[in-house]
Amino acid sequence: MAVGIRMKRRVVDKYADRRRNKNIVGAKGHGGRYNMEDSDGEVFARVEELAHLPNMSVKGRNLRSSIKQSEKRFARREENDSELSSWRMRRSVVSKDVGRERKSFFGVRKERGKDVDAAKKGKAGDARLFAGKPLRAMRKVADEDFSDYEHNGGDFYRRRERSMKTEASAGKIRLKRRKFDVELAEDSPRCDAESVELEKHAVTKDGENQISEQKPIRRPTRVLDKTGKKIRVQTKAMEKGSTETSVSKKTTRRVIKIDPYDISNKRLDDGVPKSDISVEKETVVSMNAQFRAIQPSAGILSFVEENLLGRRRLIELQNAGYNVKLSAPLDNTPFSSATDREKIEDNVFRNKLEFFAAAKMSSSFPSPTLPEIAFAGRSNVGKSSLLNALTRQWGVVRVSDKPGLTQTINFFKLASKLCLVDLPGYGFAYAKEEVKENWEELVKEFVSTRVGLQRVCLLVDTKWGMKARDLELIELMERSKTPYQIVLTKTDIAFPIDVARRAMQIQENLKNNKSIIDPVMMVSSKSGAGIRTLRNVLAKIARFVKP
Ligand SMILES: Nc1nc2c(ncn2[C@@H]2O[C@H](COP(=O)(O)OP(=O)(O)OP(=O)(O)O)[C@@H](O)[C@H]2O)c(=O)[nH]1
Ligand SMILES: [Mg+2]
Repeated sequence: MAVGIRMKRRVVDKYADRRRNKNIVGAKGHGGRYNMEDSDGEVFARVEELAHLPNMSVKGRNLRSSIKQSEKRFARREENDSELSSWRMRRSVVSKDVGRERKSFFGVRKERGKDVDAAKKGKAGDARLFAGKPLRAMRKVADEDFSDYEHNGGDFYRRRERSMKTEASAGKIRLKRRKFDVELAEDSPRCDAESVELEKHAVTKDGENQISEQKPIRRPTRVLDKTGKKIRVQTKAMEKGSTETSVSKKTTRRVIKIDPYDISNKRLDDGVPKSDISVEKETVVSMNAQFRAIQPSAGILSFVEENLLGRRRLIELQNAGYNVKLSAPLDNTPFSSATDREKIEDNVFRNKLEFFAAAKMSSSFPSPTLPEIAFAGRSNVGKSSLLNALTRQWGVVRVSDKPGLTQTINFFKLASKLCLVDLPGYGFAYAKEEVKENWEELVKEFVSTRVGLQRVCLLVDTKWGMKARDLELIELMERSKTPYQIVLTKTDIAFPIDVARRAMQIQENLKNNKSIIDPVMMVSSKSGAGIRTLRNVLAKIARFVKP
């Protein structure tokens, strides 16, 4: 049935002219080749489209019956001329709207069953059945005044959208029209009272739109003043035709200042007293200014320069003889051969790094047979990365840019000479609060009670400096007399001068501490800067291992 309907529609569309004058008398064939005959026995349609239809089991009988029905309906319509002309008009409208309806053909067909009865009753229904397609469009069309389609090219949807516009926009259109009328009136000598009235109305109704209309036309020109100097003059052509000349003033640009320290995300005038803002601003700025005011010692500055610490240009590293294609290039000897590059100085860090224990609680700590160096610090500060960089065994210790990757105390040994302990970080981390609290307690317990612990490397991010949690741990280590050394990490993302300032700042702040070991180390696991120095400092601990 569905195929019959579809075929009929196509035939009707293609051969509408012939069909009006002749009667369809029969249809022959089946499947992809299906011929229909008119009253003169002429074959007028060869419907090859059927070959593309999904349902190939449709019998010719079904097709024939549906075609006959169509033919009957058409004959009946032709009897009445006025009805036919109305149908033609509707059909032309539909054929222009089909673009949208065709896409939803199968959806439309669903409605067909419901519409058949209703269709029989009226003209619109006939057309609907005959056209056999855009039912929805046809239904709309049947309710509309067709004359409009003749004018606007039958764009049904456009017309409908326009009618759905809000009152406000409609008002604007009206006003625009008025404005247009007024302009016309101004241009023409026949400026009658009505147009003046309209103009007034337009101004009062939509001030904003109309103000732009009244704006004077500025024509800047340059003229000579009395002394013969060129000055800029503007001639304003006002609405009433009067001209006014004035010396142009310097235009002042309005600058809106945004306070970079205001994180309240509030407007200044919403109740916050101005005095409070200024106090807050002052304290923040002064902290920053304090840092900028730090004068690093000559020793620190020369160390930074010698080790190429801080953010450096690639060309600078290349000129210094480093191969920037290698990982941690500054940890290599400049202008060295390939074999030299692989070597670490002859110390404990040349040995293979081996993981041997992980502990979530103090009872599972391994027995302290080796001297231990622990790496502590905030989450994501680069503890695990530093272990890899020191041994140049990338990938042995897992690292991540997500804070909180290391959640257990991990023990690594270097050929039974030294034990490196990777501690979980404290501060912000992607982990549950209680889990975090657990591991922070564990870290505190480890650094304050562990017997074999020779040194704690307290890692501090160069960019952010020391935070309250770091100071807390320092206090704990001071109380438990655990030797610790500050290591500035990620120096490659700060300016060299800021690296030096940070080192100086920390050194100054902690100069009265007893358990701290000088100097403040500066490293970058990424560029390899300062790694060799740290390696040499830490390797001394392994020397004192008892055989
Ligand atoms: N630019 C730069 N990035 C670094 C450096 N060291 C580590 N990172 C990056 O910092 C991120 C964190 O490194 P991790 O070594 O996992 O830090 P962590 O302190 O072990 O972190 P937790 O295990 O979560 O406590 C990683 O994305 C590293 O690539 C460095 O020297 N320079
Ligand atoms: Mg880690």
